[in-house]
Amino acid sequence: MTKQIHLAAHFPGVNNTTVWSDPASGSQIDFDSFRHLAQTAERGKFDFFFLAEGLRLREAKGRIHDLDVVGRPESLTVLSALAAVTTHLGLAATVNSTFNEPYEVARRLATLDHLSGGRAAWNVVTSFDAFTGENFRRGGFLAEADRYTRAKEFLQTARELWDSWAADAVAADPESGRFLRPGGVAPFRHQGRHFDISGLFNVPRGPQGHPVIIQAGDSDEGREFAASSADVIFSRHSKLEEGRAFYRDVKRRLAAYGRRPEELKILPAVTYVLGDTEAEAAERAAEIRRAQVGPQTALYFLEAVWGRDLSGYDPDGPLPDVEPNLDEGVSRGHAAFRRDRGELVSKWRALAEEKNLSIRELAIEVSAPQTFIGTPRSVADEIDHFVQADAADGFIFVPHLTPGGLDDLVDKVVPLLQEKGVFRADYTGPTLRDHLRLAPRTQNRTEETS
Ligand SMILES: Cc1cc2nc3c(=O)[nH]c(=O)nc-3n(C[C@H](O)[C@H](O)[C@H](O)COP(=O)(O)O)c2cc1C
Repeated sequence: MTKQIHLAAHFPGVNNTTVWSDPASGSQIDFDSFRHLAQTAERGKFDFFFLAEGLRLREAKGRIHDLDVVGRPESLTVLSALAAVTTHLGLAATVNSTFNEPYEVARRLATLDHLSGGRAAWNVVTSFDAFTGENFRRGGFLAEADRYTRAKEFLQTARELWDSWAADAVAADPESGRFLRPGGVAPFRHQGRHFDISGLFNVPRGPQGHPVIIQAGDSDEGREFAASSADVIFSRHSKLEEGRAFYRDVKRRLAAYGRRPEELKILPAVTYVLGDTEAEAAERAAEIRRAQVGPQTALYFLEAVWGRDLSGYDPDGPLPDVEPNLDEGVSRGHAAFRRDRGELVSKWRALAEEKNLSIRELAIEVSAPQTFIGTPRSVADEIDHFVQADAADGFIFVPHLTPGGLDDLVDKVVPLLQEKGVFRADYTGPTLRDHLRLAPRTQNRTEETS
């Protein structure tokens, strides 16, 4: 059966994918930038617009890492404003489960769901590091091994709060003089390892019941959490074979929770470059990579893995001859570099030797080359193939420019996907659950009792 593709738009982030130095690049914080990107995604009939979150500025060698965009506003506030200038587009906020409280997050997401007419989504992330924790009153209080037990209990508690209001709880009946239908709001009581709370929730049930839940972790616990509790996975697996292995692995886990494979959509983060010919696209892609990985960024990549100050090395020269310092991290707040650094150094050395690469050339080669490069036709074909081959259910597109970075995708590639009959010509329902073809979420199920 031909699968329908799901598409989402990621606002350019605080990493080197975003080319803020390009003359076409606009503000990362003005509302007009968010509005332009969201309205472009809606014009393309995308499922949702996605905002990432980082709760502490990245640092390198004790200073702010200021080569990439630094600073960003808070997601739920931005999405609430976008709800007023969009009508169908889903609005996905990344909100951490380690440094927040369920009552407050549940309130804010239910509010966004109301304001947007059922378009809210929550990307539940589980920040691991005490470095981020220092920004919060309780410091790095959570051991890494506990972050998913807290995330799971956090989400379960939020679901209990959302479920404490019946869909028809508000009667507003002048005859009886009662605002609420008797029994329409139940008290909640949650007693668990991480939360012990009771009372009455104060936001009526949102149009979707529960917002769409997104999960972005990749560890075994992360995948299990997604299989038990999420509607969407935001994955890093954007290469065909790797994507298929991830897809098989996660979809296979769903049965244990009484769920069907189509109840969890897998959407890798991807990037793209278009040209009128394949050669033009490839040339543009190489230019963008050089803008993304300047000499200082190349050194930073290596320093993060080597655990050493490498500022004495020439970015256009060979790889450092010193051994990595695996006890030290010089980069803080950057998730990508925290595991297997020794192995990575050996792999990079072998690659640089084989292809005779300088530090900068190596960094360009190993750090996230664009996923789809080609003409609108070849990119549309590749996107479709990726989904039909069960390497994904769709994609979260990460543009390199703010705010015009998705314009050509929407104008040139989306119509071809629509022509193929693999992407919607128009929205068929008002809510994000409708776009994702997910059933309304009304009941706590297996995840809560397991
Ligand atoms: C594609 C992707 C996007 C992510 N986006 C964010 C983010 O915006 N904010 C954040 O704090 N963590 C983000 N994460 C980190 C994860 O939520 C999680 O904390 C991290 O991957 C570690 O979990 P793991 O050990 O299960 O992989 C992202 C992870 C992935 C794979």
